[in-house]
Amino acid sequence: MIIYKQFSFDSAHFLPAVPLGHKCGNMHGHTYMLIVFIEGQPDEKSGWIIDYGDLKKKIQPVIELLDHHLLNDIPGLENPTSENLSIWLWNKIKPLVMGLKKIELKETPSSGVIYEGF
Ligand SMILES: Nc1nc2c(c(=O)[nH]1)N=C([C@H](O)[C@H](O)COP(=O)(O)OP(=O)(O)OP(=O)(O)O)CN2
Ligand SMILES: [Zn+2]
Repeated sequence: MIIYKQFSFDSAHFLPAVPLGHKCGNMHGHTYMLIVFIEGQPDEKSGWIIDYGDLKKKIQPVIELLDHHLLNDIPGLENPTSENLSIWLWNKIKPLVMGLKKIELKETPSSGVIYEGF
């Protein structure tokens, strides 16, 4: 069984590796949506895999590192594409929660990435 919890954060970024004139070379902002998927079996007594509230408590500090920041300033996010940001998020979240299955990161309502680690 897989449960999930959704988070959002507002961040600015620019993409330093795009060709000259590409719109994403200019600084701009996104309201990112992150969905964290946890795989496990419900505990017999509690009936849940992990309390959604506990999941939030563990992951929200990672979100705070990104919210209302310029992503390019954050170590490891010098080129903050969705792809690189999803890897960065995975590496931060993985040690915090058991059973991390995948993450989905939406940069805009129409664009995003699904990452299952490696
Ligand atoms: N593979 C990737 N492509 C692009 C990334 C990325 O991280 N990975 N990022 C961008 C820009 O950050 C851009 O802000 C988002 O791109 P885009 O989806 O084109 O944004 P729009 O709002 O213009 O999308 P529409 O739905 O077409 O209006 C660019 N590419
Ligand atoms: Zn962007």
